[in-house]
Amino acid sequence: MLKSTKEKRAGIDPMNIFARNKNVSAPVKSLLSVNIFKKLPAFPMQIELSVQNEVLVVVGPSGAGKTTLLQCLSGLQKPHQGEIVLNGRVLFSSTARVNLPPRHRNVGYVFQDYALFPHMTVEQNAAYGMKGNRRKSLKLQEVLEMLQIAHLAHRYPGQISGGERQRTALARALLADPELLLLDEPLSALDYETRYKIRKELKSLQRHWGIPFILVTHDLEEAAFLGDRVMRMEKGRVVGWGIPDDIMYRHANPGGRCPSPYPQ
Ligand SMILES: Nc1ncnc2c1ncn2[C@@H]1O[C@H](COP(=O)(O)OP(=O)(O)OP(=O)(O)O)[C@@H](O)[C@H]1O
Repeated sequence: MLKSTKEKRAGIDPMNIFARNKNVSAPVKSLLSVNIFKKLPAFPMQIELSVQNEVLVVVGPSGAGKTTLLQCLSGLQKPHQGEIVLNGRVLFSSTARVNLPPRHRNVGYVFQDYALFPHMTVEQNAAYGMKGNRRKSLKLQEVLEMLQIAHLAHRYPGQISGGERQRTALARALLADPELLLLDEPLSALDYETRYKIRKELKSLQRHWGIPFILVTHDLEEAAFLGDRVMRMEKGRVVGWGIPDDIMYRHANPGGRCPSPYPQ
């Protein structure tokens, strides 16, 4: 059924330049809702946010709390107060005294250094954490092929490139059938060409998998490319949505001269 213009407008965050520029339909039910408070040594972190079936990119200066946010969502750190709900399941609630351990959250986490087991092959690393089911080997094969690492199945992490290690880490995260995937600067260790290639793959992967991705990056062009929405954090708070117009200009005009350089 067609949505009215009013309904369509209701689905657009006016601060979100990406949504503003797209034909966005009315909002679907929020998959992840977060409202947490955590005291950090330098400042208190307070985040309220909801994420749908989309790529949410988190940007912000070093020490802003981006990794802490991901770790609170994955269960590696505990907020002092608040609530985290994923697809109706309470992962954390200070009032209900719920704090599910990481293995019960069904949240995938791809770390900056990929954290692969060096003594396991690509295939063993990817299958680690897969839930036992009859289609296990079929699915493993399918994902390795989708990420173009099937031919490396029997190699060890020390025998493959950075981009291939990155894909192995992604395969491992996806094969655990997560309901939410967290990616902490997943492309930062890669060369420009591989980064460019994998960021395209990441975007289509999210569409194919149909779960929310939350990705932290320092690269604003990467944020512009990957993000359905871009959230900016500073000192533990959300200070804005979207990214500066000149970055958007560069994104839309690769190689073009930017009228006003972004002061960073
Ligand atoms: N293990 C720790 N012990 C004490 N303070 C910490 C610890 N880890 C992080 N912090 C502090 O918490 C705050 C948020 O750190 P966090 O790593 O989440 O920032 P970030 O935005 O991910 O930074 P970066 O972009 O540099 O990775 C910072 O002030 C940091 O100094």
